[in-house]
Amino acid sequence: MTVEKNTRKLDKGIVRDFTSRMSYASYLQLPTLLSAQQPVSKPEHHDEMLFIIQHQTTELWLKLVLHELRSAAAWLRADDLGSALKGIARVKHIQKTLTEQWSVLATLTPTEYSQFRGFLGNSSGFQSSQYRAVEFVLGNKNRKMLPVFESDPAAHAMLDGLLNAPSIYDEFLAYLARQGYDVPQTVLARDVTRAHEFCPELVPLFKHIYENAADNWGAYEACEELVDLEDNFQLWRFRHLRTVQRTIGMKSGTGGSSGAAFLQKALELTFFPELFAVRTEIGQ
Ligand code: HEM
Ligand SMILES: N[C@@H](CC(=O)c1ccccc1NC=O)C(=O)O
Repeated sequence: MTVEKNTRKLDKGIVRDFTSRMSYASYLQLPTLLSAQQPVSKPEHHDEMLFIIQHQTTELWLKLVLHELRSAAAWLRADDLGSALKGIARVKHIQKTLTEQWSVLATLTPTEYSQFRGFLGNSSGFQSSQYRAVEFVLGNKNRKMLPVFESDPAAHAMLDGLLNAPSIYDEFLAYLARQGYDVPQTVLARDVTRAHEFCPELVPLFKHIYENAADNWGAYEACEELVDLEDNFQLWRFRHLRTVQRTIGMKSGTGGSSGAAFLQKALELTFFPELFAVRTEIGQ
């Protein structure tokens, strides 16, 4: 049965007067959010709105990714693996959304982009503090990234804090050690301000966990969740690279890098090298 006149009747109880009540727009601060899309091209280029919104939605989701990953690290520190895994599961869904979202930007043609690219000056995603923060929380620390943020003290302080804090992987390995697993002391006492580097002594431990998953269910599940996180992160980087290639080809970047060649290098980075190395050893 269809609604009369194809028009839905509004329930009597529907609240209409928001002069002294919190409304949708006020709760979500929509006037602030929706006034933050300010194209800089003159005359305004139609497609700059897409470019801005694609970046802003990414930054919003990155804010939540960071919120969840930081709390997952804290749950691990508190020996609550279940709560940590719950947060990571949410992050994985956000990553999938972010990777899918590249298809929207792929509708921006090279010609259209070239018509407003010059207005972007030296601004670049390279200066995304939240993206860098996610890399740091996952363990890909790099102190050399910090000077870019010196003109933004809050961002600089946030990144400096994360640089000096254990990553989610550091917290996981410390958790495993507290659970009685044989985690090398060198790993537990490592300089957390540096990128995690491959530690061969961890591989036999992960081999044991993977080959005896039923007896090590929590640790095994956590390992696989971390593998998913890294996989998803690399898929996002790959889609970014492909979008860059189809939009600006081999041009150098507005941020001053070589462009696609620079982004390609990031695909060789790894957050959890031992969790991938263990694959080679399984069954051997
Ligand atoms: C047409 C679209 C895009 C182009 C042509 C493009 C191009 C580039 C280039 C050339 C770089 C290297 C740094 C530089 O020299 O500028 C870069 C870095 C970066 N871009 Fe984009 N980008 C695009 C869209 C996006 C979007 C939508 C995001 C989402 C926030 C983003 C985030 C980043 C990040 C985080 C980096 C740093 C990556 C790293 O350090 O490995 N980009 N981009
Ligand atoms: N780096 C890009 C410009 C760019 O994409 C961009 C510019 C301002 C803010 C965010 C950006 N996104 C990713 O780098 C380019 O070289 O065309």
